[in-house]
Parts: sequence; structure tokens; C-alpha cells
Amino acid sequence: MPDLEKHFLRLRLLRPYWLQLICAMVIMVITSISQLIIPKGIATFFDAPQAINFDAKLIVLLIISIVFLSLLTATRFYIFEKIGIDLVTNFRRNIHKSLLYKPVSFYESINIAEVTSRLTSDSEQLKDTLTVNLAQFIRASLIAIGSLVSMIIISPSLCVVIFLILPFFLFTSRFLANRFNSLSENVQGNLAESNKVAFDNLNCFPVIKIYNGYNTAEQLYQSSTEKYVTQKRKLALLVSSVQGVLFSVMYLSLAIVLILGIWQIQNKYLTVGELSAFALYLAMAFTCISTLADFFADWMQCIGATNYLFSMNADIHKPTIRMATLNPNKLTSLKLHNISFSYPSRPESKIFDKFNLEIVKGETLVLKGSSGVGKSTLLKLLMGFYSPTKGNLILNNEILSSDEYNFLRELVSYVEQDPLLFSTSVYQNLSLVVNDIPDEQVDKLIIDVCKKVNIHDFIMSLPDQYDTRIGDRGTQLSGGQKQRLAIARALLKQSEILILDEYTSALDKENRDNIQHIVNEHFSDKTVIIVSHNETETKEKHRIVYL
Ligand SMILES: Nc1ncnc2c1ncn2[C@@H]1O[C@H](COP(=O)(O)OP(=O)(O)OP(=O)(O)O)[C@@H](O)[C@H]1O
Repeated sequence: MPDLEKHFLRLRLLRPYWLQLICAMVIMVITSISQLIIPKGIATFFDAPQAINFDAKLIVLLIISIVFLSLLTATRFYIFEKIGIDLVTNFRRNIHKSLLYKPVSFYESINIAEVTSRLTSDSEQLKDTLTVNLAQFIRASLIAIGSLVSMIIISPSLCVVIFLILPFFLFTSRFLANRFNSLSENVQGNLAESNKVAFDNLNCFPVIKIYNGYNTAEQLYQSSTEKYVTQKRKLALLVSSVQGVLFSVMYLSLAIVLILGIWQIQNKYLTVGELSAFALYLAMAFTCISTLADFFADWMQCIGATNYLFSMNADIHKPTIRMATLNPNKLTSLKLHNISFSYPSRPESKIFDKFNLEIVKGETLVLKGSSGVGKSTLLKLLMGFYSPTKGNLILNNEILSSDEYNFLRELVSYVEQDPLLFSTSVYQNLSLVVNDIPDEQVDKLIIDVCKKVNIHDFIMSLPDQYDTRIGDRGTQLSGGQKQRLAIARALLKQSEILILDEYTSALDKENRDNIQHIVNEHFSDKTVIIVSHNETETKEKHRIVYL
């Protein structure tokens, strides 16, 4: 991504908040101008021929101005904080949405823990940079320009000092930009890496406990955090060095200005008041330059830290529906025609080569074959999780483009060997499937299906019944309970095709017979594709395909 575009993309996030931004900026200009008036007032005070009389009116005016300015400052802070919170949340929502729409192959190339860590920590970098810090930058720029103009008006000759140090700032900022950018990218990368290790260790805790892997796990995490610490320290060193150099340049030039200023006073070119005002404006300008340097470092860090997330934020491509020809809600036929396939991560290993299969509506197809031959892969192709390397998927006599595989998924329910469940409640796991049905009917539908798969009584015995949370990927349930819940989910979808991958492997005989009976009853007129090593699941009327 070209450099300018990177800056622009981040600034574009502010677009929806332009009105709030303008309000905050106007307030900022008012408070900045009032800040600029103070040194001028001090100069008038010093140079006044007789002492200024502090009467009651002046004091009341002063108090009102202070209260008014304080209120404006608080409002400005609130507006920027609010924009920051909304902006980061919306940014996270957009990234989350585009992650959901990524193809299956994408999930194989990433680590979920790393991405979720980046979604929270990397995006947080945008909050202050694009709001409070950007505002400070604009405010500091305004004050710096105002101070500079005031200094030129007071004494153009003393301003020469400032113009001498300007090239120094320009040169160093150009040099530091790339350094900040790359260091910051490394810091966020290392942070995500250490989160990945922590996630792995905690996820595999039974293995660590049984095989006494505490030391290895600890060392892995330690070395991953060490890399983060090294990069973060380098960044801190760079920021501190910039501050140190700025400090010395600032005070050196202030000293030069004072020496030259005293000489000018002695030779009547300048008054004491003018030199005081000049020095105050100069100090103000330097404080602002220090803020600008801080912002510059912060901005470059923000660009580096969010590069990864911006690369994830692709446009979501939704296919247009060819309703007329495809009629995706009704299955008439499904064919795999001359399919060749290898996984994107292992292109050299062909799982299928010119493979053909026609699935007839209403039949039950049993896929058999030795371990690793490609039974689950075939199911993934039928669900449109991957595109064949060669050949076509033909639905209702229409060749599907890879953009249209979601039509296949609309037709399919899927129950796998180790069902994937959300860590939410039983109810939320099931209601996810039920769309376009009035809320009041959903409860009854869910309870009916759970009764059918013989899990309702168990759910009612849980502390919060259907609202009980079931732990990460359903860890608080037995293998059989998870599978019955997954079958309930599949029944709720009422799809044309039911895909069952070793679906009864965790069930005892009684429950297996019960589930098989339910499947036979509810999907008698539907298409069922089963991957099974279990002979009891194969009946005479089933078509067996050996891979
Ligand atoms: N995501 C993946 N990336 C790369 N290779 C994969 C992936 N998933 C599976 N494979 C490989 O593809 C081949 C077929 O795997 P698949 O899971 O389809 O076999 P299977 O017939 O279902 O096996 P099993 O009966 O043991 O479950 C295997 O060699 C496996 O290592």
C-alpha cells in the first residue's frame, strides 16, 4: 500500500463524525486563541505607565472567563473521547464482519488467537491517535503558528534563531518516520505472537498437566514475550531520544534568544515587556513543537500497528442471486463434474482427480473409504468451503461459480464428529439457525426439537435451563450431549440436504438408535449424505460410494 494511501485510509475513519469534529475544533480554536492572548496581556501589564486597577468588575469577568473556558475544554474532551470510542468500535465491527466473510482457506492460514488479539489491541491504537492526539496536534499547530506570527510582529530579527533550527526538525522527522513505523509493526506482531502462545498453552491445558509440560509451556511464553519487550524497549528508547534532542535544541535556542534580546534592550531596539512576551511565545511554540513531535511519533506508530488490520479489511463481496435459474431454495440435482482438488496449503498432494458424483434428490448416500482418503474433504467441497482446482459443482443443472457457493450452504445442514458449539447458552446455540420465524414461535420450535433428540430433560436439569452457558466449544457438555445438540440444530434448519460426518461416534447404542430413527423420520424425503464406519448406519436402500 503506498504511503499516502495509508495515511488517508486512517483519516477516512473520521468521516462519519465530521459534524462532531467541527464542533470540537471550533471549541479548540476558541480556547487556543484565549491561550494566545495571555502573554500579550502580560506584556501590556508590564509596559503600562501606571498600575492596572483590579476592580470588582474585572475580577468577575476573569472568573466568568475561567468557568466558560473550563466548560468548553471539558466539552471538547468529551466529544473527542466519544468519537474515539465510537470510531474504534465501528472499526472493530467492520473488521469482524469482513473476517466472518473470508473463505475457509483464510482461516487455515491464520491463528485465531492472534487475530482476536489484534482486533482488540491494534485497533485501540486508533482511538487516541485519531481523536485526542490529532486534536492536540491541530491545537499545537494553531498555537505554534500564532506564537510564530506574534514573535515576528514583536521582533523579526530574533526569529532568525527559529528559522535556523527548522531544517533540523524537518530532516530528523523524515529520518524517524520509517523507524517508528517498522518498530511499531514489530511490537504489535510480537504482542500478537505471545497471545497466540498463551492461547495455545491454555487451550491445551490437559496435555500440559498430564505430560508435565509446565516448563516448556512457560519457556515458550517467556521467549515470545521477550521478543515483544525488546521491540517495545527499542521504541521507548527512540521516543525518549527524540524528546531529549528536542529539549536541548529548545533550551539552547531560548538561551540564545534571551542573550540577543538583552543586547537589543540595552540598545533600545526592544522593551522588557516585548522580550518577556517574545520569550513566553517562544516557550509556548516549543511546547507545541514537542507536542507535534509526540504526535508524529504516535501517528507513525499507529500506522505500523494497524497495518495488519487494514490488510484484513477487504470489501465484502456478496454474490447476486440468480434466483430465476438457480432457485437455490429447491434442490433438484447436485453434481460434482470432473472434480480435481488439492488443499491450497498442499497443492502438490491431489485428494481428487477427475472425480464424478451425482447426488439424487431424496436418496441417502453413504461415503466409505480408508482413513485419509478424502471423505471429509468431499463434504467440504459439497458445502462450498473450497473450490475445486478443476471441474465444476453443478446445482440444478447450473454451474456454480465460487462466488455462489453460499447457495449450496443454504441447502445444507451439517453434523460433524466433534460438533462446533458457541460458548453461549443452549438457547443461543439453537436460535442462531432459526431465521424468519416470529420470536414467540421460536421457543416452542426449539423445545420440540430438543425433545425429539432426547436432550430436553437434560437441559431442564441445568441451572439456567435453556439459558445455561455451555463453556468454550461446549466443554461443559458430554460428547453425546454435544452431538445431540448439533443434531437438534440441524433439524431446526429444515434443509434439503443433511450431511452427517461420523455423527453418532460419541453416542451409546440406545441414543444412536434414537438419533438414527429421528434422522430417518425427519429426513425421509430429503437428501442425506453420511460418512460412517458404522455398519448399523448402512441400510439396504442406501447407496454406498467407496472413495
Ligand atoms: N485443511 C487441510 N489442509 C491440508 N491438507 C488437509 C487438510 N485437511 C485434510 N487434509 C489432508 O487431506 C487428506 C484427506 O483428509 P480427509 O479428512 O478428507 O480424510 P478422511 O477420509 O475424512 O479421513 P478420516 O476417515 O480419517 O476422517 C488427508 O491426507 C489430510 O491430511
